[in-house]
Amino acid sequence: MNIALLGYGKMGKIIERIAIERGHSIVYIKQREQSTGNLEQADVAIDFSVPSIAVSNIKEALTAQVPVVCGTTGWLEHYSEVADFCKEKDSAFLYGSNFSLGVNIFFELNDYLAKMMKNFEQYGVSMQEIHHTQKLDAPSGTAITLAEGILANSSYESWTLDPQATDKQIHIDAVREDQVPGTHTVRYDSSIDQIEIKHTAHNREGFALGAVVAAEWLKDKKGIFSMKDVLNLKK
Ligand SMILES: NC(=O)C1=CN([C@@H]2O[C@H](COP(=O)(O)OP(=O)(O)OC[C@H]3O[C@@H](n4cnc5c(N)ncnc54)[C@H](OP(=O)(O)O)[C@@H]3O)[C@@H](O)[C@H]2O)C=CC1
Ligand SMILES: O=C(O)C1=N[C@H](C(=O)O)C[C@H](O)C1
Repeated sequence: MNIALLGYGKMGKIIERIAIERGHSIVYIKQREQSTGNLEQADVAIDFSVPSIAVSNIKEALTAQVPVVCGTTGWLEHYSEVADFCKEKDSAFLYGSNFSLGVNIFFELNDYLAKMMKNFEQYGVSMQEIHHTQKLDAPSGTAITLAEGILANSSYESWTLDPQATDKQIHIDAVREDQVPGTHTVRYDSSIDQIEIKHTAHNREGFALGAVVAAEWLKDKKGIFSMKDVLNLKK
């Protein structure tokens, strides 16, 4: 399979290595200042760039009839615009706030726990995400997906970064620490005890492998998809 890399930073470079190990070829690399190769030759594009450029990267690839796997976070206010654009181009698009298998299992666990906790209002929920200091967006895309999972399965109404969250808001504490690849905790606290679920990424390998697996899955498909489709987790 021929792959275009849109963004060639920490993630782009690991994805390149894993893609080549799995027998694929990198035919196009787009960086901030330059691009090499030919986008039109790609069977699929993988975008791990920056929030401000992701939407135009995605549209450029879809216009060239190249399906896009996007791992870039922090641009979700434009998600429906991108989905509509993809449908208009009759192409394929898959966004994942987190491509690691472990986090996608954690998403399911989070949904299940939220459903269970809905009946026990003595517990209040809060979240914490910890990432490296170069991260541009807060809260993390993964934290937003976790919060959306709780919102869909509880009587909470929104999430907030504000520590003065109301009873109807899920507080997300976004912590930045040097070198941390990504740690997410969901906590249910009462005056009696605490229940916590936590995912810790030891490195970026799982994110990159998941993105390549998603690209292998998306090639030749049309439509809007998520990692739930790739991992067959849809109920
Ligand atoms: N979904 C998931 O599983 C994961 C998502 N992410 C997300 O992926 C994104 C990238 O992460 P990461 O690789 O760690 O970040 P990096 O900062 O290491 O890499 C981003 C790259 O994008 C480049 N870039 C900047 N402008 C453009 C442009 N106009 N066109 C193409 N590339 C451009 C940057 O170039 P320059 O160096 O010149 O600035 C840089 O090389 C982030 O949004 C992050 O949150 C990260 C890990 C996992
Ligand atoms: O920026 C990162 O590094 C990461 N970003 C993603 C996110 O925002 O959730 C996924 C992972 O946690 C690493």
